[in-house]
Amino acid sequence: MKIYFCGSIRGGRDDVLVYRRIVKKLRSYGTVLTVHVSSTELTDQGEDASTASDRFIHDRDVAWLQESDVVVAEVTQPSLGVGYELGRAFDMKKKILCLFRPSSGRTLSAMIRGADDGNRFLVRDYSEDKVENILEEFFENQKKT
Ligand SMILES: O=c1[nH]c(=O)n([C@H]2C[C@H](O)[C@@H](COP(=O)(O)O)O2)cc1CO
Repeated sequence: MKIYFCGSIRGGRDDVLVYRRIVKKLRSYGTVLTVHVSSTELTDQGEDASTASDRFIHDRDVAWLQESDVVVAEVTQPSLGVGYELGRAFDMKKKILCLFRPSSGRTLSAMIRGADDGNRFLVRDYSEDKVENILEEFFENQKKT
């Protein structure tokens, strides 16, 4: 299974340790195409502009989205890129799981929470200590569909 993980980069890297935890678990289900999103070396400047132009990043990521079977997004830290990826993935009819931590004190965008259709696009509130359980439940259900 190919998994596309979305997390904030230029939107801010405050949650990178949560991304690491999620990606570690995701790797037990398949190939994570976007492991770099969870790298503690990656700053809010994004990937090195000298090796990867914005167009390169965009086109590569859209191709990876196309290739993916499942999209998992940590959406607590607002990110334009993650919002864009989710919109594109929705149009591509991908299976999508969005993960939000209410303990952040933020309120998730209506354009994400309101997109939950109980089927292809799911939004789950979680606390960090339960994130593996939420992922287990999601991937168990994938086997049934
Ligand atoms: O350097 C990058 N590499 C990259 O893969 N992305 C993709 C993957 C992330 O899920 C998403 C983050 O978007 P943003 O940078 O707007 O927070 O965009 C985004 C950037 C920088 O915008």
